[in-house]
Amino acid sequence: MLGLGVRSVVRTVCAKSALRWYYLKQLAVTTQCNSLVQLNAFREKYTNASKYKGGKLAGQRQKAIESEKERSAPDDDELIDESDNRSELIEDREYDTVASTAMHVTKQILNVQHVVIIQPYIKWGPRKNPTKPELLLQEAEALVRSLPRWHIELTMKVPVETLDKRQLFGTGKLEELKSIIQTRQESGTQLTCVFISKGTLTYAQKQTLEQTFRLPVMDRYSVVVQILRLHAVSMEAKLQVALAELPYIWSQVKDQEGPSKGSGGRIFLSDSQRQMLQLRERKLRNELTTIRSHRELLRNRRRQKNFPVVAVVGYTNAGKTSLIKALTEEQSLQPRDQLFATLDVTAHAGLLPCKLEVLYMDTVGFMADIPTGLIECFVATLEDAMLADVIVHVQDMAHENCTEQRAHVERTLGKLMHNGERPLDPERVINVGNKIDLVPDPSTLSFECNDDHRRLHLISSRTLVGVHELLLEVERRVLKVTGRQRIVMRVPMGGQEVAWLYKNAAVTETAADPDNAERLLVSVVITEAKLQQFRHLFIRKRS
Ligand SMILES: Nc1nc2c(ncn2[C@@H]2O[C@H](COP(=O)(O)OP(=O)(O)OP(=O)(O)O)[C@@H](O)[C@H]2O)c(=O)[nH]1
Ligand SMILES: [Mg+2]
Repeated sequence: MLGLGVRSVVRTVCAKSALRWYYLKQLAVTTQCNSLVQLNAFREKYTNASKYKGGKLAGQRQKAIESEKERSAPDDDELIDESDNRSELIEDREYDTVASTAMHVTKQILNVQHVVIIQPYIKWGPRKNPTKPELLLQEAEALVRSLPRWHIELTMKVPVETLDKRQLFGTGKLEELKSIIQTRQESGTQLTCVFISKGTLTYAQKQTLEQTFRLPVMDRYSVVVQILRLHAVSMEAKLQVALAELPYIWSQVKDQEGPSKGSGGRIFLSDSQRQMLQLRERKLRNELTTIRSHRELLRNRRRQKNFPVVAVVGYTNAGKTSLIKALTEEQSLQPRDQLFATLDVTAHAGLLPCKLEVLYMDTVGFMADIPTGLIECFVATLEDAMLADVIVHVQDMAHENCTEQRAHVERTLGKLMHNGERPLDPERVINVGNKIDLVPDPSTLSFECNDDHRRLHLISSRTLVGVHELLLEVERRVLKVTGRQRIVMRVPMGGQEVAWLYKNAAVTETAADPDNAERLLVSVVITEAKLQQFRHLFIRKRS
């Protein structure tokens, strides 16, 4: 009868004869190659940036990847086709004219801009922002720095009673700001636009400010749209950005036509332009629905294949992409010191210490004070993340506003989960404190916390401090949440059982059984369901 040995740790087997030693060595090499080949084939398939190169086994890997590709040819329909219709939607001149009037967003994102940043903040009262004005200004500066040829020439923090006043600032303050800007210009500083760091400005506010400063005025919405346009790589991201622009344009039109009509502004939308916008919105939604059904297909296929999924989420620039790079050693990943550098949810293959393959999902960063209309379109891309088995929440410990950032992400995640099909179980979340290499005394960070789920895992994705320990924690959670276990099975050498295990579980090690030359010890990570299936197929059959 077939023996089923269940042990929690992988046993080391000492070979007695030289022949057996050779045999074991061969097995070890095969297992290692299998893991590499599996990982690379897996990477190739689910990793968008999959230009994995080099290494001693590069030739072998390539061959394995090619044969894997041939084997899995039917999966090619996973590719989202970039049809002409979609390109036409992105390259639409008539739309560009309307967008540049409403948002001062142009196709020439890469043009040089000399920017004045004004950060309004409510000084007291219930609507006071809990974040300090200095930090709000820093975030506004980081947004501008995310655009390559935009230069910050002047920054100002301005206290206001409310953000809803028709001209935003009091008359005296407005004159003061105008005079500061004029003085700068007279002293030879070139200024090309003013960025008011407020979610959205009403049409009336924008008109008044533009007339006063005699410069184009932008708000957070329009600056973020510029960044999103620049960083959108995939067709899905481009269509999402295009859709995200429309609510803003409509809100400007509504403001202008409402009871508090903009001061002397011309009507900037003709009837045909309105129809064009409505049609555009319909087309964008249709295209995105098609793309999302592809995404759904892909997700189901992943589920069928039973890969555990780990979503990496967090505030923008916290180091999500860097952490995935550290965990997977995938060299093609390019972290950038820019806000919203990642706009697509991408999957990256990695191996846990027990050699179980997992998919890490890189996601779009969160940011406070971004109008809901703008993030709404991106929320759909977070769906994948929300359905992950484990969620890693990365926090930038070197950022002064770390606590607020964490609270913002937790609030948003909570809302997303509430709407979603899978509630946020604390067991699924791992809190990671990143960038500790930038913190002078990291020991002050590890807050006392008895609750294991709230524990902060301190790491540096740059120096790799703490990354291995984090990997072990990811493994622990993945095994627990997905109901997998690590066991060693004793199976007949060369039998069907071995092939079955390779297909249906993650084989992490194989070794000859020192007590029985006809048996093989196979270490696997396996789900309860598959274990039952194994028992049913092989054990019952024989007994
Ligand atoms: N010193 C230090 N810098 C880090 C660390 N992790 C990330 N960075 C830097 O922080 C910046 C942002 O890193 P990313 O990994 O792109 O951050 P992200 O969260 O993916 O950002 P978005 O995709 O824009 O939301 C880059 O310049 C990284 O090199 C770290 O542990 N230490
Ligand atoms: Mg990123």
